[in-house]
Order: sequence, then structure tokens, then C-alpha cells
Amino acid sequence: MQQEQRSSSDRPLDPGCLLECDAERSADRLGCAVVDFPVAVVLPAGGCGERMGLPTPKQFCTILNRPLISYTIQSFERLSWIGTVVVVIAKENHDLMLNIVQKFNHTKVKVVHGGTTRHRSIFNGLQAFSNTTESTLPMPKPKVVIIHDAVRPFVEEDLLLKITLAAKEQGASGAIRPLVSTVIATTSEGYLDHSLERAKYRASEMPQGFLYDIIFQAYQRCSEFDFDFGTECLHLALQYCGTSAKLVEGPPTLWKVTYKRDLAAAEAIIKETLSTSACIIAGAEAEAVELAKTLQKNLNMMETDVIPCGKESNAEYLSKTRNFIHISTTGSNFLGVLDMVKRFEDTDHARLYPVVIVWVQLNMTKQSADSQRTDELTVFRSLASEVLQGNVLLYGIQIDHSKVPEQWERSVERLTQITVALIRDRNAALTGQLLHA
Ligand SMILES: Nc1ccn([C@@H]2O[C@H](COP(=O)(O)OP(=O)(O)OP(=O)(O)O)[C@@H](O)[C@H]2O)c(=O)n1
Ligand SMILES: O=P(O)(O)OC[C@@H](O)[C@@H](O)[C@@H](O)CO
Repeated sequence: MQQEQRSSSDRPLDPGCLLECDAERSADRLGCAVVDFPVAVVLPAGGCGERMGLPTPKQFCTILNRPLISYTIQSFERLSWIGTVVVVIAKENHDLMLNIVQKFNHTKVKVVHGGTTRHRSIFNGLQAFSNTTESTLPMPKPKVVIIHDAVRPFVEEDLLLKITLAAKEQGASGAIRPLVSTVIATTSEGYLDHSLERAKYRASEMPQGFLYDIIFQAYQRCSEFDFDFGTECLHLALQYCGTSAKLVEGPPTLWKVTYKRDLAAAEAIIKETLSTSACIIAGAEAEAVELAKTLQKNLNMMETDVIPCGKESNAEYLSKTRNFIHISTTGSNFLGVLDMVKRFEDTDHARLYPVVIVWVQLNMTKQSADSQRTDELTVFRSLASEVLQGNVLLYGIQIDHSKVPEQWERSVERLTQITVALIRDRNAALTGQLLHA
């Protein structure tokens, strides 16, 4: 595995959030070892996303053909020490939410209807665990409940573990981040009254954790004003149960998707995280193996494996990446691609994130006859269109072998650049195209 050293600050989100890789699973084992009590989650998702300014509520806006809320749900579902995930949605989005649960196989989700404000929605979610309502789905009360905005898609296991354990010990816990802007108080005429010393304050983020009985009691005791205008669950626990939350500083990726720019940022992070690795499959021919090794050297921004044709369907490689570069010297040798796609279908590998296959055709002979090329392109386009239905993005790049070193080097550089662009952008519009390096 080859990876250019990167500073921790510019490294994308921990791929564990997005890839069920070995490191992710071992972290989950840590959680199972230390969390020996029931933990459940309430995701308030009943808002309309007014500040986003789109007709679709922001929690249902899609990134790579998948609603934002599904990424958040998966951040919790992937952890075996977390039980039920109660998703609180507006009544009118009930069927939409059930479709998302079914399409993305969110097996831990229970759907509950929200209220007119975030606090009301959260309380409705909490009541789904209690048998003190007419709820048709009373579920066993958890020891700790994690409350997390459905529009905060990036939440990593180690923070969830800290929040959960702190809530178990202290009764309440919450994620915080340093303030970026200074907080000021204004006069009624719109002038500066005073500013707060920024270093003394923090932004309250999510996730937050609570002993279930504490936060449930706080909501039972809080006022109508709290329900209508409050925005802070930690405040309710302090005000109505005397429980002062333990604060845990979280990573920069904790932010809440509120405006359009936040959705663009979330898409960029997801795409970047999906582009950190690739598996290069080399055909049997010596030239294909040589090109695979050169490409691996050029793709030094990614963790790459070079494997012989036929091994790409090994579980070991499937769990590491969703990017496959298939190099072959013969013409329309799609058999390798078809085997891979079948494997993806069997393992559900493309259910949550689109899988990229870049088919590199290394032309060793002079150009084939135009009619052959046209037929080839027709077959390729039809295959690409078919596999797209299974969330597989199939791209083609042709490269003509050259014995002139400078010419060959330029071609391989172009091949590298096109490959990186296709993997990073995952644009469905380019599938089925035979680009030329
Ligand atoms: N009645 C409400 C209002 C908000 N939320 C949820 O609370 C989270 C954080 O709230 P916010 O970012 O304010 O979402 P919206 O209220 O949808 O946004 P806006 O204020 O821009 O309308 C979101 O997941 C939102 O869906 C909720 O469950 N029920
Ligand atoms: O006020 P909004 O509904 O936009 O967002 C809710 C946020 O206030 C909340 O998620 C954190 O501040 C933690 O309480």
C-alpha cells in the first residue's frame, strides 16, 4: 500500500464513517467492549430547512443519489453497540422516510412523527421508548440516549463513545467546538452593546448524550416557552434536573448542514473520503502489469493495491475501496468487469455509495477498424447504462502504447489525471464514455 504522507489537518474524514473497512470494525469492537448497557439514538429530522432555501427539506436533499439523512443514520447503524435509531420526521414525509429505510436497508430505524419545533420533535422521539403514551411502538428504554441532528452527517465512533460514556457517568454530555466568530450583544436600536470574550465560550454542537430518565424528566418538566423557543437540550437537563453536562470537544466535521454551502461542503467531504483508495487490476499481459505499476506510482495521493486479474472480487479488496481500475490489452474484454459487477451485487457493495470502475484499454496494435470501434463503444455504453442501475459508475479510457518514452510518459500522465478526476467526481454523465488518454 502506498500513501503520500498527509498532515492530520488536511486528511479527509476518517474513512471508517463511510467504508466498512477492517479498521472501522476493530474500532467497533472497542465500543462493544466498553459499552455494556443499552444505547439508543433520537435523530430529530422534522424540520423544513427554511434557511436552505430549497423545495426539499435539507435532510432529504441527496448527495451521490442518497439523501443526507441516510448518511447520518449509517454513522450510527454501523456501530454494533448502538441499538434503535428513532428518526423523527414530519408526518407528510412518512412514506418518503420509509422508502429511504427500505432502499438503504436501515434496519435499526424506527420512524416517529415530529412536532412544530425541534424540542417537540425530540420529546416525541424520546416518548417512543416510554410506555406512558399511546405509542403503538413502545420500545425498551435505553440506559443512555444519544440525541443528534439528522443534518449532521459526519459523526465518528470515538466521539460517540466519549459522549456515551460521559453521559452514563455524568447524566449528560455534549459535543462542543471553538467559536469561529466573536459573540456580541446588540442594543434594541441595533448598535453594539458589548462583546463576549470569545475564549470563554464554545459552540454547542451534536451529538449529545443523556441518561434516558434525566432527559425524559427534563422534557416532562420544561415550559411551553422552552418547547417553542429553546434550542439547547443540555440547558433543559441543567435547568430541570440539576444535571451539568460534561463537555467533549469534537472534530471540525461536526457542523450542522443549514445553508446551501453546507450541502456542497458535505458532498465534497464524502467524495474526498471515497477517493482515498483504489484497487488496480492488471490483465495478464506484461504491458498491462507494467502500466498498472506505473499508474500506482502516479496515484501517490491514494492508497492503492495492484492485483492480478481474477482476484479483484476477493472480499479483502472489496472491503478496502469502492474504486477499481481494470487494465486490459484486449478489445472488448468486459468479462472481468462483469465478474466484478456481479460480486458487487452479491455483496451489496454499491448500496450505500456508488462504486467506480475505470476500464483502461491499452491498445498495443494500430487503431482497430472504425466499425469495430463503433461496435465496441455501443456494447460498452449499453453495459455502463445497465450497471448504473446498480449504483456502479463504469468509465472507459483508451491509451495507445508507445515505444517513444516521452510520448508514453505523456499518455500515462493523462491517463492518471483522467482516472483521478473520474474517481473524485463520480459523475454519472460520463459513464459509458470511452475517453482517450
Ligand atoms: N420542528 C422541527 C424542527 C427541526 N427539527 C430538526 O432539528 C435539526 C436541527 O434543526 P435545524 O437545523 O434548525 O433544521 P430546520 O428547522 O429544518 O432548519 P430551518 O431552521 O432553516 O428551517 C434538523 O435535523 C431538523 O430536521 C425537527 O426535528 N423538528
Ligand atoms: O437552532 P437550530 O434548530 O437551527 O439548530 C439546533 C442547534 O441549536 C443545536 O443542534 C445545537 O446548538 C446543540 O444544541
